[in-house]
Amino acid sequence: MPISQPQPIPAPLVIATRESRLALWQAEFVQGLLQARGRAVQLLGMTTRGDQILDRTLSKVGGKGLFVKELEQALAEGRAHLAVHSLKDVPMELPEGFVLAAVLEREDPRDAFVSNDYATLDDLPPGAVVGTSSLRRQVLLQHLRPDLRIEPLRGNLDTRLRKLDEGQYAAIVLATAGLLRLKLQQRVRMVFPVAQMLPAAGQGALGIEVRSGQQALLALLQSLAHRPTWLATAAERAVSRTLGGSCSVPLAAHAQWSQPDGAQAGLLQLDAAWGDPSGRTALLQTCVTARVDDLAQAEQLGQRAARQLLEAGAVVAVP
Ligand SMILES: NCc1[nH]cc(CCC(=O)O)c1CC(=O)O
Repeated sequence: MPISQPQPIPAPLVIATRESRLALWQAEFVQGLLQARGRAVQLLGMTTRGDQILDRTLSKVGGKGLFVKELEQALAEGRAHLAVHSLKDVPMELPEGFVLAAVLEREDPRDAFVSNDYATLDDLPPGAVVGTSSLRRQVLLQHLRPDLRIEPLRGNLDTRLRKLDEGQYAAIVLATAGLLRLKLQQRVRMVFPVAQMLPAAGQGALGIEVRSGQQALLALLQSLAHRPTWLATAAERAVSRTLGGSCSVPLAAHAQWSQPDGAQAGLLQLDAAWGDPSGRTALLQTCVTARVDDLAQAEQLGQRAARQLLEAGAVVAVP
């Protein structure tokens, strides 16, 4: 019997990606990183259920998994070898047989205020209509400005901006990261401080998913990872995981290092907020800090924040 050989890295490597402009940008970004390491890389574009269903709020049609299932199917069938996702859209628990191979350096994690007529949230007239389909953004916006009317807004970035330009909304709120990546930064009127609009877990970061058990491929992809981002987002995602987070619960989690790029010597500060989906109780917020040197410590920090929210009255969501 021959001893088992390590699986070679496929050539070309195929990246499964959604076909929105942002998803393609992200896949091409990873393609470029891998090509710079001497790999041949192709893209496999696909449409997901999340891209097709545009008339309903995500929380009502099955949540985050919607954007990744078809890509996982391509991985399972060997039609692609890796999938590039916005980490924010990746479910807290991956299905059996899949792993997060790497998390890349984060773009600006904050939310952006986008409007043609108003420079800041404070400038909006009483009762103005603001577009967002994120329950997190809805709850945080109402917390800042109880008078505003929040209306659903779905679709990819270009669609959302078009709906703003058509005059359906006085303003919309989007992730700054997506706008920067598509060179739409001139659309940003104001970036919300995290203390005002706490970002979603993983916002602004990219995650690379693969089938488990491929050591050589995993090692290659881990060489692209950004450790400070990976640890910070692991803490954020642990908050969501512990609270059964999904699109149907307004949940925010954002971790930052006390020193820039200080993964070695650094303290990680994790802010988290939980909103009652029924809107009956006020927004709950917590902040915890710890030295974090590895993924296990990052997850412990996230669990600690989640426990504090639970003690304050948060309820674990049942899927
Ligand atoms: N939910 C859709 C989604 N997933 C990732 C981003 C933006 C980029 C990112 O957060 O990395 C967006 C758009 C938005 O929230 O405005």
